[in-house]
Amino acid sequence: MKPSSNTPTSSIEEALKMIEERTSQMNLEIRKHFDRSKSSSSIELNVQNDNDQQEQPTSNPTRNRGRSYLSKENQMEDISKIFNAIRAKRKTVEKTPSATASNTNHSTPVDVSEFNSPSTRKPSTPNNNFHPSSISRQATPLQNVNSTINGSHQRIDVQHVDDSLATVNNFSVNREEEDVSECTSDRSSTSACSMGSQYNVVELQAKVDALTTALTKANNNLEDFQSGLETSIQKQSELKNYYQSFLKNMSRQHAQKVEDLQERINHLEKENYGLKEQLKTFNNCAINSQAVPATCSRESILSRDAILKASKRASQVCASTKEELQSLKKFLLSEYDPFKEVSNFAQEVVSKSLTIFNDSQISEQYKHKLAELEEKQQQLSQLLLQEINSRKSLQNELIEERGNIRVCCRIRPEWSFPAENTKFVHSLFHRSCIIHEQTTDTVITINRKGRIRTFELDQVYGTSASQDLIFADLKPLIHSSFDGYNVCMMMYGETGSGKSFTMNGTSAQQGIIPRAITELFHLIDMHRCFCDVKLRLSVVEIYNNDVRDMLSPNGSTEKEAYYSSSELRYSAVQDEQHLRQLIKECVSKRSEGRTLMNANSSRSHFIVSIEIEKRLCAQTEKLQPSRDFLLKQPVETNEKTNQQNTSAQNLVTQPLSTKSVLRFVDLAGSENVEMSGVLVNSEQFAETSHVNKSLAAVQDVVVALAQKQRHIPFRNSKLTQVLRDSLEGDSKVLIMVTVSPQDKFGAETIHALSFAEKVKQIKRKKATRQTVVN
Ligand SMILES: Nc1ncnc2c1ncn2[C@@H]1O[C@H](COP(=O)(O)OP(=O)(O)OP(=O)(O)O)[C@@H](O)[C@H]1O
Repeated sequence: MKPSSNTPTSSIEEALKMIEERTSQMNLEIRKHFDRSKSSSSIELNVQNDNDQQEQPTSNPTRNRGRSYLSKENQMEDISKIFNAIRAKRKTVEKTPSATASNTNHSTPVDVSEFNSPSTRKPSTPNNNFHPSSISRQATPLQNVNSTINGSHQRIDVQHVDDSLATVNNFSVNREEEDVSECTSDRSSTSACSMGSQYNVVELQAKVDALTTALTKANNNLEDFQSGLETSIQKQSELKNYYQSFLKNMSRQHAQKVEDLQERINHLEKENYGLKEQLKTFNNCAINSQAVPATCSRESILSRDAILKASKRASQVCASTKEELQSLKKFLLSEYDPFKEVSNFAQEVVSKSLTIFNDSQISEQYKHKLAELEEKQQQLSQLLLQEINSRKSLQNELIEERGNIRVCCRIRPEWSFPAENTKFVHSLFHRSCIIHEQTTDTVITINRKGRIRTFELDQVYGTSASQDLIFADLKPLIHSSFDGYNVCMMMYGETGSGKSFTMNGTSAQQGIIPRAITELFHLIDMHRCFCDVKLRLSVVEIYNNDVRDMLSPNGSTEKEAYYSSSELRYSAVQDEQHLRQLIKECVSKRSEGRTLMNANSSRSHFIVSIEIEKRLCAQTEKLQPSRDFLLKQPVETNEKTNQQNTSAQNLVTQPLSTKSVLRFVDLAGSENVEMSGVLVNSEQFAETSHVNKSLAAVQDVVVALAQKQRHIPFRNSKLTQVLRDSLEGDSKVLIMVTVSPQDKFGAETIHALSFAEKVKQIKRKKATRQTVVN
């Protein structure tokens, strides 16, 4: 492929030609200029060749040709050398200011002899890299460049080249104009012309330098451009070869495929033709009911019939299947609701089955846990029994420590008499209280007419002591009684001091007996699994030294000379309510009278005895350790009493069958006849006398017991006869002395507290459990 005339390569060639032409013109102009300088200045140009021709007019073409002894390359090299020489001279002048100053009026001599002397011409300096010949040499292969490849890169490089050429052209044009103007205007003055020549040469050198730089850049760009083009051309040729071989192979393969397809088509056409013929024959036979021609094979006919039959069967099956499906669908739709119900039922059954299954698993787990719990329960029962026993042991120990007979005092609040007695009361009880000081809960101090007396008891309850507090302290005695000990709680005090209030209380403030019944049945409930408990009740009153059985329906009165507690008639108690009811009825039947001191003054001693019979269950018998085991236990020593308690003795804390009596004694109050307003020889007077006598008998017995006299006068009174077991026996006794705080009752108060002191002095034998054999 030839490059077109309009390609950048041709432009470059044209530009190079123009450069050559311009260069030759510049050469001529420079020559002219030097000739003029030589003729008008003292500077001698050493021109070797053809001085005459130089001096001749340039219009002679022969001469002009003779001056072309300089080749284009040499011309450019010479120009460069001249400029270099000029540059060197100029630098020398600039470095020597004195010389420059002295020569300011003289032109700098320039040696241009080398310019026109090929023999003395030196090789070009490295700084002058411009070689027009190299451009011509490099431009040669561009003739083979395909301008359509790498067009953009080519355009960029060519643009650089064009810019360089434009610079060269402008320089040449300007140079011509300047030279013409200079030559025409300054030719008249020689010295001026010499200075101007020197100036023009320097300026010319600068411009030639710029031209050289531009051409060097263009040269470099052309080199890059050439190498890129060569690579592109090489790759293009490689691609061309590859595609040619590829196309050849593809065309060969396609040709082969076409041949194969043609053969196949021919074969199929033949087959189709044969099949068409066979079909025609079948159709004709079917229409005319003719025999099958020989050309139709028997197998084909049979297969056709078979296919038809199979098809018919298949359609029949399809139809029947459709019908069945339809009927099934209808059936399903009709049976959907029942099916749904059945389904729900089935789901329920499944869920219940799962539940039962889980339950069965759970029940197994529960059985296992139940067995464990039963075992634990038995262990806990044993522990509970042990705890109960230990508690009882501690309680009994506590009571024993306190003494089997305890003496307490309760101070009632100040009096509040009925309204009709207000006048009398004010006239009688205007004096101050006798209770001087209650320093501790065991000491009571009495100031009686300036004489202070102190009584130390087991417990003193002040005026603010509640029923709850008192019963809390007495509760251990109830437990002891349930545990098999005989217990007796006795109220002793002057009339109206609060004996009945403390013992029975009111509906709002229950006393000891109703609270004891509650506690008793609570204990029965607690021990229900260990023992059977039976209660029996005996209520008697001693009125006018007569013992009256309060539970007797006809209110029979025992008037025997001697009466002991063992002879009391007990009535069976059904339950707690029954017991309460019986006691309530007995209390209501108690002999009472109205006195000035007490509107409901008790005129008799009232004794309530509850027999507690406790029988251990057979199961409990197994739980408790055997006596043999207990006897083998080590001997314990009581640190306080320094007495040895064997394990056998510890049996008292063990559950045993017992029969004990819990007794409540509400004595009639001692009273001052005058203060009570009892008339002499009246019924009340006799009652008061009997009461005071019986109380005196009790005091005598107590004193005898305290002093350990040989004779204890129990027989002096029915009361002491009944209380003999409690006072003398091995029961646990509590005596509560009730006193009034007023001075009016001072004598009775001191008397009651003195009685308490004497009771406290009684040394009683150790309380024992009232065991029975099962
Ligand atoms: N601690 C007390 N707190 C409140 N009221 C009391 C207290 N003690 C006694 N009373 C009241 O004093 C009055 C007389 O009490 P109570 O009948 O108990 O005396 P008593 O000692 O039984 O007399 P008597 O020997 O004549 O029967 C009653 O109305 C009672 O409610």
